[in-house]
Amino acid sequence: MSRFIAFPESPDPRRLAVLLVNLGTPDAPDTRSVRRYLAEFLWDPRIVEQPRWLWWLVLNGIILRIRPGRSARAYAKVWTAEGSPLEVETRSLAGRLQAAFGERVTIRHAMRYGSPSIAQTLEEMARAGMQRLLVVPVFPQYSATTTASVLDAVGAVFRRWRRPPELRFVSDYHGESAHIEALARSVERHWHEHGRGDRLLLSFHGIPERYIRNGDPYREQCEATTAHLRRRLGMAEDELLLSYQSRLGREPWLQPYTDMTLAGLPALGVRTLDVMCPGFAVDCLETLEEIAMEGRETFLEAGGEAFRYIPCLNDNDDQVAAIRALIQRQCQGWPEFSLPASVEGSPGA
Ligand SMILES: C=CC1=C(C)c2cc3[nH]c(cc4nc(cc5[nH]c(cc1n2)c(C)c5CCC(=O)O)C(CCC(=O)O)=C4C)c(C)c3C=C
Ligand SMILES: [Fe+2]
Ligand SMILES: [Fe+2]
Repeated sequence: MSRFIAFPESPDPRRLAVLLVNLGTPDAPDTRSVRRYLAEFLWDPRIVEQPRWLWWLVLNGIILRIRPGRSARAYAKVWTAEGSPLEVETRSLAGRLQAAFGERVTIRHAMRYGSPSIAQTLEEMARAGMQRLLVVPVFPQYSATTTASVLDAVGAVFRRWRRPPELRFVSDYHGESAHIEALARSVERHWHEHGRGDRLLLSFHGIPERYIRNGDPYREQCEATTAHLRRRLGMAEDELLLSYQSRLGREPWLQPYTDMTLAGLPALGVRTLDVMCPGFAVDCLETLEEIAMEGRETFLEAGGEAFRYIPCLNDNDDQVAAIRALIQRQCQGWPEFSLPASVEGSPGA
């Protein structure tokens, strides 16, 4: 027995592989499954930077006793016949990209926490003959809490392999022109259908403010995405607003907070509000429940008249085109990509 895993030659090797990675989601919207998911997620030192002993006590003594039941009830509100929206949409996005690239590339998806796991998916790809791998965390803005955590997980898998693939890794795509274009077109379609609200609010997932002070570029990148979109849509400074959602715990997180912003806007004369969550590639608990349900209630109870949620890009054509362009650019120079690229459209197009 060797301590390192080696995979047998595949008869029909699929050499070039792309792995889309999203955050992960429970297997079912019940307390047990949510507790298992949260235990893995919240024990990641990239997510919660506290002394381990202290966090172990808080996590096991308080959080994992209270939160799983509460979160399970929230998950139940958005769960679909096919499963968790995050998993359903991520899988569909990977499937559409596979169709766009055809045989020369294998496109799979995995979750940082829960299933399908990064370890199991990479092993399946290795058995299919993978020699080169591009990892695409589907977090448009880099954060150590998400992107670097995916890198940790991929590294942990390859530590056990005798011959890991040649590896490339996407850090972020917060300012990619095709990505901004996809977001802008989604807003324009929404305006075309529903008319234009008094304001457009962009709500990004928050992180503790302390992480930014310690060097995380996440806030800069959220602000940059916002500025790109504002320019592309020709909006004034005060027409397009930015806020941060999903705060957990007592320490200050990035501000302004989405819930307080929603509660305060009606008093400033904002009657109709369009809301989009560009930090999430696909819809999930945080967008469908926290924003489209809870956020709507907050805004309407504060005196707002219409709250219009704009869905995430999910598996729409513009998102497929944007991620496809990203993959094409990242794979430049790899043999499978020096073949006639014109068949698939020019690289970066
Ligand atoms: C405790 C700290 C958390 C940090 C830091 C954090 C960063 C972060 N998260 C996302 C994206 C998602 N988060 C989602 C759910 C979620 N996030 C936290 C906590 C932190 N996130 C918790 C506890 C949960 C679970 C739900 C709950 O109990 O409230 C999701 C949705 C998952 C789903 O199943 O639908 C996403 C996506 C980003 C992008 C980010 C940092 C930039
Ligand atoms: Fe989160
Ligand atoms: Fe939340």
